[in-house]
Amino acid sequence: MFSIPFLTVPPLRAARGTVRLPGSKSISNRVLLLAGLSEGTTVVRDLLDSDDTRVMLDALRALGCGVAAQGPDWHITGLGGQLSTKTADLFLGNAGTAMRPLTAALAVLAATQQGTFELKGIPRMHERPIGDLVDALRQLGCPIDYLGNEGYPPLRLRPGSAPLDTSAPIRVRGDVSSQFLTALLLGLPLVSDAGPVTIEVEGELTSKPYIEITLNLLARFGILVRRDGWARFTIPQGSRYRSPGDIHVEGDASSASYFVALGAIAAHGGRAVRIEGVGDDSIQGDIRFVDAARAMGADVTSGPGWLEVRRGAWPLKAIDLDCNHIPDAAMTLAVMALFAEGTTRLTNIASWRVKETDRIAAMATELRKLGARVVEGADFIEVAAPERWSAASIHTYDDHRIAMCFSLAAFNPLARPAGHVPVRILDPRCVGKTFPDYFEALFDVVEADSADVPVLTIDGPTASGKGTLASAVAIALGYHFLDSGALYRATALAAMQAGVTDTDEAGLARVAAGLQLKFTGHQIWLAGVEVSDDLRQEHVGAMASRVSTFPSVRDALKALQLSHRRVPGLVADGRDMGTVIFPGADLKVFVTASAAVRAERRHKQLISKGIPANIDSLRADLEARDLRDQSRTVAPLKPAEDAKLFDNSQLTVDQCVAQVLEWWEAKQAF
Ligand SMILES: O=C(O)C1=C[C@@H](OP(=O)(O)O)[C@@H](O)[C@H](O)C1
Ligand SMILES: C=C(OP(=O)(O)O)C(=O)O
Repeated sequence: MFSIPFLTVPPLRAARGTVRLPGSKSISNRVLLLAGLSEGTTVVRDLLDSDDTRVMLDALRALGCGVAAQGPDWHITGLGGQLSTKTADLFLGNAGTAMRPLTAALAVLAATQQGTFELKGIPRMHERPIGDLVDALRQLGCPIDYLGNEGYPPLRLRPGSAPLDTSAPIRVRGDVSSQFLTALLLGLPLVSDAGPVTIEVEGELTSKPYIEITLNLLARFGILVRRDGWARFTIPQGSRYRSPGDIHVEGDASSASYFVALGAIAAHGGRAVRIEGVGDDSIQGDIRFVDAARAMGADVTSGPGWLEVRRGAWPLKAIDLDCNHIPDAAMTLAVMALFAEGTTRLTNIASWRVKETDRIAAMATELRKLGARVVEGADFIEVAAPERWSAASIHTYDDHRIAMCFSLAAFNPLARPAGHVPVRILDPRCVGKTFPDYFEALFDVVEADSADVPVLTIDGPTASGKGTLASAVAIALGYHFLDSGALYRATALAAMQAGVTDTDEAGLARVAAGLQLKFTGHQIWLAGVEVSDDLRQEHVGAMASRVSTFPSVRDALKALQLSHRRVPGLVADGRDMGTVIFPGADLKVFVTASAAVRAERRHKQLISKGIPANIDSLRADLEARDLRDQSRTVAPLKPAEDAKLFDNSQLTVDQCVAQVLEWWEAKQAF
C-alpha cells in the first residue's frame, strides 16, 4: 500500500497481464456478521483484508466472538444468538457494511438481553444517514439514542423494557440506501421466535442487487427469506443462523471494474487483461458493470471466477445509462467517458451523494480538472472527453473509488484528442478501504514509454549518504529504488564465490551478465540466498570498486539497470546514474560530504552491525577508493553537468530528503 501524501502516475499506453482480485467487501462483512451470530465456528476463506473488514473483525472481537487467523483463513466462532459481552464501544471507520448491519443486530440484542452498545465512525460516517434504519428498529421497540445529530451516527443502543413487537410488518424506507433493508434482514432473524418477521419497503428500493447478496448469504447460513418482489420480505418463524462450516468469499466485482475498464482502454494490439476471482457466476450485482463496459466498446469474455478483457471499439462509445443497480462501479464509467466519443450520461445515482463523499460533486470537480466537460444534477452526471488534457492533482476525499478510477486517466496518451500528462492521486492510501494493494496490482499490468517514466538520479562517492537519501526519496514518492552499487557488489560477491579473480575481465563480465538478483523491499537476494548484509562487507566493496573499472562488466550490468525504470518512477543511486545510465534523468543530484564525515558515518554503520572497524583506516580506504573511482577511464565518478551539487556534511537525513523533494516538486507540472 502507498501510505504517502501523493502518488504521481506517469502517462501510460498499454496494459496486459493478470490481476488477482481481493475478496468482496460486501460479501466479507456480511459473512463475518452472520458467522458472528451463528453457533460454532465458521472458516472464512479469501476474506478481504482491508480497513472495512478490519473494523468488522475488531467489532466481533469486542463482542466476544472468537476471531482467529490461520494462515489465509479466518476462524470465526459465533455467539449463537447470546451476548457474551453486554457493553462495548465500537469504532466502525467509514464502513457502511459494518455500521448499518451491526446497528440492527446489536439494537435487537441490546433490547432483548440488556446490553448497551455505542457505535461510531470517522467524521464522514457521522454525516452518512442512518435515520431510516433507526426508525424501523424503533417500530419494534428498540431504544436507540442519537449521540450527535438526529438521523446520523454515533448511536447508543440500549436495553429495552418490554419484549420486542414483531406482530406488525416493520416498515423501512428503501430509497436512500439498500443497506438499511440489508441490516434488518441480517439482524431480525434474532427475533423470529414468536412468529415470522415481515419487512415492508417504502419508496423505490435503491441498489437492489445488494439485497440479492444479502438473501443469498442468509440462505447459506440457513435462513430462507420469503419475498414479494422488492416490496415485502418475510423471515420465517424460528429462523436460526446455521454456520455452513466453511465459506469462500469471491473476488470483489466493484474492484474488478477498474481492470475491466483498463482492458477496454489499454489492452490493444493483441494484449488482454485477465481478472481472476470474479466471473459470470458472481452473486454480486456489480458484475453487471461488464454489460455497461461492453456497451462502451469493451470486448469481454468470461467464465466462472474469471474475466478477460480486450479493447473492442475505439474510441469508446458514449452511453446513457440508469446506474442505480451498479452505484459503486458506475464511477468507473464516468472515467471511461474520458475515452469515449460523445457525452456519457449516468442517471439515477442520487445515492452517490451520501457515500464516502458527495460523489457526484467530487467526480464533477475532479473530472473538470483534467479538462473534461461535465454537467451534474441532483441525481445524474454527464461527462464528455477533454478537448485538451491538463495535468491534474486529483483530490480523493478519503474515497477509495475516486483514487482507483482516476488512476485510469493516466492513459490520456491513448485518448482522442490525446494528452501527454501525468495524473497525481492525492492521499492514495484511501484505497485501503477495500483494495489496499490497488496501485501495486495496477502497476504490475501497465506499460509506459520508458521515456515517460520519471527518473531521479543520486550519485556520489562512497559513504556520502546517497543510498539512505535515495531510498528515502523513493519511499516518499512511491517510486522504485535502484541501488546500482549493489549490482557491482553482487558481481564481486558472485565472482568470489565462483573463484573468478579481480583481474579476469571476461570472467567477471560473464558473472555480471548471469547475475540472478532480486530486490524485495530492503533485502537483496543472489541466486535465491539473501545477501543484503554480505554485500555491505568492506572486502566486497573493495572488490566491487576494482570490478567496476572493467568496461565489459559495466556494459553487462547496463541493461539490468535500465530495466529498473518502471512505472510509476525510479530513484537510482550510484556513481554514474546521471552521467551514463540515465543521462536524460528528470533530476540529477550529486551528493558529497567531507572525507572525515564520511569515514565517521561508515564507522557508525559498521559498529552498529557489530562489525569491528577503525576510523583512520576507513578514511584512508575511502580516499583511495575516491581516487580510483574518479580516475577510472570508464564512467569515472563525477557530477553530470546538469546535476545539483549537494554537500550534506552538515545536514540530517530528513533535511537532505526535504531538499531533494523540493527540487523534484519544482520540476513537476502540478
Ligand atoms: O450492501 C452493500 O454491501 C452495499 C450497498 C451499496 O450501498 P447503498 O445501498 O447505500 O447504495 C453500495 O454502494 C455499498 O458499497 C455496499
Ligand atoms: C459506498 C461504499 O461503501 P460503504 O460500504 O461504506 O457504503 C463503497 O464502497 O463504495
